[in-house]
Amino acid sequence: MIEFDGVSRTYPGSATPAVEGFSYCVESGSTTVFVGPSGCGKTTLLRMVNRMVSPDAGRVLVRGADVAYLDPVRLRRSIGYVMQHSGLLPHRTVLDNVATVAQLSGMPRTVARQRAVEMLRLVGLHPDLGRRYPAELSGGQAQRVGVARGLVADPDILLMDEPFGAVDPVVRRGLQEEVLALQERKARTILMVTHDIDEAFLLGDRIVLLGDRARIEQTGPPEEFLTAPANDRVREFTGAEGRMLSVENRGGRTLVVDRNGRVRGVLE
Ligand SMILES: Nc1ncnc2c1ncn2[C@@H]1O[C@H](COP(=O)(O)OP(=O)(O)OP(=O)(O)O)[C@@H](O)[C@H]1O
Repeated sequence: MIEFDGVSRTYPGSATPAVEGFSYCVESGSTTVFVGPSGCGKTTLLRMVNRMVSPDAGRVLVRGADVAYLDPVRLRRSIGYVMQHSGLLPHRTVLDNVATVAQLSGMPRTVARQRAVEMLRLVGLHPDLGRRYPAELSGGQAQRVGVARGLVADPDILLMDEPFGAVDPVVRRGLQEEVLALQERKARTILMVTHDIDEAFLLGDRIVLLGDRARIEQTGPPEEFLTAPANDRVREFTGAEGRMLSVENRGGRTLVVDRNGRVRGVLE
């Protein structure tokens, strides 16, 4: 579905590459999370998928085609993109922000507006909010609109760049649950980047833990990062040692348990 094949990227004026020789295949229908410290190249990788950044070497294949040979505008319209701080257009109403994306993908105006209302409902917003401007929304509401906009054209691929980075922990948790519910309704290929390992554990069924220059430290399902960390850097980043987290099976469910035996999460 999405394949990174030996991609590298050095930004102009920079002595060191942001991404160096990165290869990874994102499975169709998975929620794959690229997680790693600030500056390790996560956003650069994500933006290579929709050609907002071009690799200096290597290639990215989307649906089997090298994106370097695809029309960038058509490519971007075929992929949902949810960015940090929602990226809403300030002078357009919420409904317009969502409906425009649907219209650009070829839906007639009235159908696009109906669909936008449906999407606002789907992400837990009252359709009346559609008349407001982005500045009149809370941070959490704006992020929800960002998710609605990413999904309105019904893309089979959704890219999410730190989508909940700007909201407080309680709202963040609500939004995370929303994404899990959306993915249960219809499995898309979601590629998300975050620096928050807890978010990666909660949402990802595949995790790619990155170090400097997008070097892969470990890949696999979340539980493997706790049961079989590849090295000390993984241990340190997941905080598994400090929190003494371990995985236990209780009542048929795989639970993450802390040193006091308290359940900190469910892996499924
Ligand atoms: N447009 C740019 N021009 C020059 N350098 C850039 C540009 N974009 C990113 N970089 C540099 O490339 C490296 C990787 O950046 P990138 O944004 O991909 O990392 P990230 O892991 O997403 O970081 P964060 O979690 O802080 O968003 C960083 O050192 C960053 O400063």
